[in-house]
Formats: sequence, structure tokens, C-alpha cells
Amino acid sequence: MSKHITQQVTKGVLILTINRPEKRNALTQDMYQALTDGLEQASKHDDVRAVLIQGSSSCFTAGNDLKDFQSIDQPPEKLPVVQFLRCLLDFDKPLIAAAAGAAVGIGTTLLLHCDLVYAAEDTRFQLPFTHLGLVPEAGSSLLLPQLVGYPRAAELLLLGDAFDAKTAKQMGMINQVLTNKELLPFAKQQAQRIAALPTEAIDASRKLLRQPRRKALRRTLEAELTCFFNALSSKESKRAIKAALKRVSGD
Ligand SMILES: C/C=C/C(=O)SCCNC(=O)CCNC(=O)[C@H](O)C(C)(C)COP(=O)(O)OP(=O)(O)OC[C@H]1O[C@@H](n2cnc3c(N)ncnc32)[C@H](O)[C@@H]1OP(=O)(O)O
Repeated sequence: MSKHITQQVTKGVLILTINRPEKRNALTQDMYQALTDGLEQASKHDDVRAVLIQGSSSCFTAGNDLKDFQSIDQPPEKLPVVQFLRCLLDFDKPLIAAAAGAAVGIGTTLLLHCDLVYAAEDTRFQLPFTHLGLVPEAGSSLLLPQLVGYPRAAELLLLGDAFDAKTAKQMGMINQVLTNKELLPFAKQQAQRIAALPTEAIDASRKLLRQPRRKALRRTLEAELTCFFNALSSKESKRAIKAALKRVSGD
């Protein structure tokens, strides 16, 4: 268990909270492992009927820890981030997310796997993969065009500009925009509402919603992973990640 991911079960909802404020909740391999453990436990326990993933009321996550990218020294297969992405794809209970402040990289793409997504007014989404010499992950090269149409998806994934919560709502990426104060209580309430509904009907409905894209999503995720880890070992990406780290931390 990572000290940066906390777990709490309330009224049938497992709340996974990302808590590394000093680094804008950037995700390390330990944190991905803790998130995967949380989802796997939730899947096994009948008393958990929905999962809420959240950061704080002012920051969701700045995405993958950039230093962590530089220190990857094991085959992708064994990496917790890869296990987390596969687990996300197969997760069999309702998944709700509450995003505020930074929602960068995987902080945006993981939302595409959630059933309900709520965002605070100040949320800044960004998919800066190409800036880092990388490619889309988490099945986003399939899910994003399906959700917002090819032209907008291409713009977001190729140019990598940040966009706000209002734009995300207009594009159909999220359910609702709330104030920072309202966000976490409202997301919890919605998760608890789902958890209180007849479980078999919720699970079967969710399966029906997801089933048509399941195989294609799995294929896309695996193709992206191959491409992503090839890119990560390229000179272009190493240079870009070093520059990004310098920009955010001065290192
Ligand atoms: C498979 C997954 C792939 C991906 O997720 S790719 C995406 C990778 N993520 C990024 O490229 C985001 C990089 N971060 C930023 O662009 C900015 O930050 C933000 C827009 C998220 C926030 O900006 P601001 O509020 O001004 O904060 P700040 O001063 O830049 O950072 C505060 C502290 O947080 C650390 N930090 C921020 N993001 C990361 C990160 N992604 N990895 C590691 N550290 C990060 C900094 O270094 C610094 O910390 P210190 O004060 O100790 O230097």
C-alpha cells in the first residue's frame, strides 16, 4: 500500500484518494500498484458496489511522475502502471471520478474509463503525450475519438493543449461541472446513489454499455502500450521528459 493512496469504504462505495499534494498528485509505480490493489479488492468484495477515484478539491493528478518515467528499469509487462491500465479496462463495478485542478496525461485518460465523471470549475485537462515524445495511452486513441469525434480528438492528442472543464463538458467528456467546494461531496453522493441501486441490474447494464467496444479497446490498449514503451526509450522522449522536468521542478 502506498502512503499516497488512501482507501475508505462508505455506504457501499470504496473511495480511492490520491494524496501527494506536494507533487500535484503525480503518480508513481507504488501509487499505481495501490490503485490496482484497491480496484481488485473492490471487485472481490460484495459490500463494495461502486468505486470513487478522487484527488483533493484542488488537484486530481499531474499524471505520471516524470522522474518515475526516467527510472523505469523493468519490462513493461511487470510495471504497475500497465497492470493498472489493464485492471481499469476489466473493472466490473461502477467507477466514478471527481477531478479538480490538474488532470494531466493519465489524469485525463483514466476518466475515459469511468461511468460518471465530475469536475471542478478550475480543472485543467491536458493530454501532453506528443510534447513528451510519447503517444496516447489507456485506450484513449480509441475512446477519445468515439466520445468527442475525430477532429477534436486529434487536436487534443496531437497538439496537447490544455482545456477547461466547461470545454470538457461541451465535448461530452464529463457529466457535470461543479464548484471546488461542491465537487467531492457531490461525487460521493452520486457514487452512493449507484451503490444503493439493485446491484445485478447496475452490473448488467454496465456490461451492456461496454460490451460493444470491449475487444477493440483491449487491442488498442495493447498496441498503445507497445508504442508507448518504444517511444519512452527513444532519444526524442528522453530529451523531452528531461526538459519537462526542468520546467516543473528546475531539475
Ligand atoms: C502513462 C501516463 C502518462 C502520463 O500521465 S504523461 C503526463 C505527465 N505529466 C506531465 O507532463 C505534467 C507535468 N506537470 C505540469 O505540467 C504542471 O506541474 C501542472 C500543470 C500539473 C501543475 O502546475 P503548477 O500548479 O504550476 O505546479 P508546478 O509548480 O509545476 O509543480 C508543483 C510540484 O509538483 C511537481 N510535479 C508536477 N507535475 C509533476 C509530474 N508529472 N511528475 C513529477 N513531479 C511533478 C513539480 O516538480 C513541483 O515539485 P517541486 O516544487 O518539489 O519541484
